[in-house]
Amino acid sequence: MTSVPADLALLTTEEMGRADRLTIDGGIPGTTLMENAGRAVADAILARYPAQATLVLCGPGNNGGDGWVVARRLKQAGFDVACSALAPVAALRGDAAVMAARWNGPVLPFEPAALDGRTLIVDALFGAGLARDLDSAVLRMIEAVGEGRRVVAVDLPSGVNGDDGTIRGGAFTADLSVTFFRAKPGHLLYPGRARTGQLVVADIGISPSVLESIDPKAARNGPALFARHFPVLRQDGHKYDRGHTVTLSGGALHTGAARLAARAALRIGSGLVSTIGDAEAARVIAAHQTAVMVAEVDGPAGLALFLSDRRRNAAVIGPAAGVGDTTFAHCRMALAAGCACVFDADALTSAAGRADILWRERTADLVLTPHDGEFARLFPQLSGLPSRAARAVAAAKESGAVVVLKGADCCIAAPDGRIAINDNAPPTLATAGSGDVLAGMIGGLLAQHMPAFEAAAAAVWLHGAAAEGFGRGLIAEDLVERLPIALQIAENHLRGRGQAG
Ligand SMILES: NC(=O)C1=CN([C@@H]2O[C@H](COP(=O)(O)OP(=O)(O)OC[C@H]3O[C@@H](n4cnc5c(N)ncnc54)[C@H](OP(=O)(O)O)[C@@H]3O)[C@@H](O)[C@H]2O)[C@@H](O)CC1
Ligand SMILES: Nc1ncnc2c1ncn2[C@@H]1O[C@H](COP(=O)(O)OP(=O)(O)O)[C@@H](O)[C@H]1O
Ligand SMILES: [K+]
Repeated sequence: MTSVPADLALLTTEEMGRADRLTIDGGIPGTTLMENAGRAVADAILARYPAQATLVLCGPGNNGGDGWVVARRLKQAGFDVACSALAPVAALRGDAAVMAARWNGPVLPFEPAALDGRTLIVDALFGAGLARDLDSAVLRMIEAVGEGRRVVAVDLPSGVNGDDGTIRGGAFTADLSVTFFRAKPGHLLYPGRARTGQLVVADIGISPSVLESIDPKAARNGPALFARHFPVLRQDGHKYDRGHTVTLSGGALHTGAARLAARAALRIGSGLVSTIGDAEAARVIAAHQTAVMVAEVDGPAGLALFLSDRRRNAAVIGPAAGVGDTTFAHCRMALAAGCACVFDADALTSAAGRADILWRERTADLVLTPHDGEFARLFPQLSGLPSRAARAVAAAKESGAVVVLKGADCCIAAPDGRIAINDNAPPTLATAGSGDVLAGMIGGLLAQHMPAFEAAAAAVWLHGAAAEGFGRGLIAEDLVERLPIALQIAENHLRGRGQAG
């Protein structure tokens, strides 16, 4: 068993190198892998684009080696192909030299003039071996390619760091990237994701069994990641089996966020849900809620009493709660009560500068759901790390909590180093209240006894699935009402894998 499902694993460049070596040690020659890789790229091109004048840019390493294969195969398929080599062909070594020697077409100097009349550019300059910022010759070439030509990247757009999606000095913007065996974190993390275009992951003959010894920690988020822990509906079940989520409201003028979270918790299957607030807030909430229960709860002591009923097993604290000592005290009370907690929004800001108290007092599952601003306040010393994934992993290790670092490339990290990168969320999710809905969804899954990492990953994926296909005009309320559709989509995925409950 690997830490993350083999199908969803993402490999760092170092892990991909190990996969490569294990395969070669297992008896498959490197030239076979390279031929398979080049063929996969050529096939992806042939399936998408008509024959046209093509330039293959070949780098000094094995990424360039793949490029020579792509050139040969496109030429065989009737494309007009030239190559342009960054390093002298005579200086190539190993498998790349073998493949360069099998190319019998033109090799043009590595200058922008090589682009003249060519509409399709195959970027085989650097892939996993990118070791430093691009130099001026490559940057000039990227600029000359401009926006009028299609770029197909071999493995990764050159300049994108496969481990974290950062850009080393500059990078191609690809229409299509074809990578091998498994994708890399840099394909899914911004800004690399914006440079990757459509991503194809090709089988080149590396056996998934190599993953056993590599044991990757990163995965693309998807139903297979949370399938095993997804709540199963028992025929003879009753609502208390499905947990009781509590969402804490702000004052009378700020009840909407907790109400959204509550309805999302109910929709995602929490058996009971209560929204609680002070006397004035409770009256406002009562005017809006039907299936969600309402209770008047005054201050941290009231919260402690309310949560002392152990059936109330998950709490969502923070949405529109107000920043300050009271919210911080509410967080401490919820931790002391021993229920699973989601701390979002104002709970996170209220903890800035004193969060270590919460980490020490954590008794049960805890999920933190910061956006970038909240993250910078809560973990100022980590906010300079280069990628969302690195920041999320470091914060999870520091806090002992599961961290959902929200944004277009939302990352879910566990204290043991597992990280899921989400890629199903449309930009329509950037709308007021959508984070409140997500917090409620996580709370609702925790109430149903899902472990924190899987609950957070499932909620993030379902949140994206609920938004997908709706198009413009999506508001947070719509997300909640579309949760049944998202749950159905997840169930169809799981049923396809024989894992539906
Ligand atoms: N793993 C697999 O299973 C398979 C992998 N395959 C393919 O191999 C690729 C990895 O190959 P790779 O390791 O040779 O690295 P690659 O990306 O060609 O770059 C290294 C070269 O670039 C140079 N260099 C680096 N940065 C530079 C810069 N900024 N500016 C200038 N130069 C720079 C570096 O020079 P050095 O640092 O040594 O001076 C070295 O010469 C992988 O992406 C995939 O396409 C497939 O064939 C099939 C199976
Ligand atoms: N460009 C985007 N693409 C996909 N998802 C996004 C994008 N921007 C934001 N999101 C998601 O939308 C939600 C916004 O949450 P948050 O920032 O807390 O908003 P609010 O506080 O208004 O509820 C998060 O789940 C985040 O991951
Ligand atoms: K490349």
